[in-house]
Amino acid sequence: METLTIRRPDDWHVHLRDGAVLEGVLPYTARQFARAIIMPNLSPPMTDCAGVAAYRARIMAALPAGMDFTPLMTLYLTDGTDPDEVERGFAGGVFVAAKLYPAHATTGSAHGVTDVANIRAVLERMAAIGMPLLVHGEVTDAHVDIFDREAVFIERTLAPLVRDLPALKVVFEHVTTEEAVRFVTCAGPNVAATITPQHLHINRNAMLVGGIRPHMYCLPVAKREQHRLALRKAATSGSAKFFLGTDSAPHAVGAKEAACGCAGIFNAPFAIESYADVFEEEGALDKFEAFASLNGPAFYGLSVNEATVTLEKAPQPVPASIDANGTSIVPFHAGDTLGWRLRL
Ligand SMILES: NC(=O)N[C@@H](CC(=O)O)C(=O)O
Ligand SMILES: [Zn+2]
Ligand SMILES: [Zn+2]
Repeated sequence: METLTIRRPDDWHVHLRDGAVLEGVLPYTARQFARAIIMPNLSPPMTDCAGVAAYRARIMAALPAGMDFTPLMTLYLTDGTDPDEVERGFAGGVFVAAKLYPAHATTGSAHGVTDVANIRAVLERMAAIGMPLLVHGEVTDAHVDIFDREAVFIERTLAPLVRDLPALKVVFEHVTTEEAVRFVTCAGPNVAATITPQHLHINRNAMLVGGIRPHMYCLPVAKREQHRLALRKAATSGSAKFFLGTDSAPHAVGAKEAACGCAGIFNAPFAIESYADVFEEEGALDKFEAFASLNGPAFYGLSVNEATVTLEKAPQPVPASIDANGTSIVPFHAGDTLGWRLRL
């Protein structure tokens, strides 16, 4: 059987939620990934050291015995974030990065930043201490078409920010456009990006042709085919600027299949297998380890994992739905069969 062995991967962007759902979804992430960057958009959001430390403890308590997994925590930035709190948490190892959600851009962003000018002192402090800023890169201006919100964010917010604070490390999260790929590629070494499985697999047709498909809806929304192709090229290029971040974002089936359905795709159950299919299709399995296991730690200044995982070229069916500790969630690729399977 054809196999592929790589250093154990990490997920540089995941939503684990809290409470019963946390217990239900965490094993899927921990099965594959040694570490993950945990998003702080809970309700209420994780805006201080005490809250983040308590959330980390809940994650560790929910981890099944015998699983080897390290959560890397993040702080949720608001207009009122105190630079001293940011530095204290980073220096004390409470969190490794801070997350910028433009207010009302996505799920759980109501308390986000209304104007980056309001967090200027925080960003300057982060640049000074070498702490990465993680960005949900979409404008929220009602006049901007939803398919253009990422490209406009680059022009209006991200390019000026990177120009003004070149020392700031920035991860442009879940990039979805060729404009974002170009921006990250042309920027200096302090700018990198994560790419999700869904944005490598689907374009906007998957969401809108033949009926509206809420389980294909996430933010930033999937774009035209030309953008998907640019993302596949970037992910499989071998460039150290692009790395794995699933953006796995579980929502109960009823919250997705609704008149106003939530944004977010739950891809954690078979994320590494989903990415492996893309790299094989692109004839780039030799670049898979860099994307999944090397580029992320290099950017964050962390060591690579010593353990390895092996993928087998064998059918991996994906169930139609998953019971996450009492909450039914429809996973990405529901009902399909992937071509690689993680050997356990
Ligand atoms: N990606 C999504 O569509 N949703 C995420 C939030 C986010 O990452 O923007 C969520 O928390 O549900
Ligand atoms: Zn986001
Ligand atoms: Zn996310």
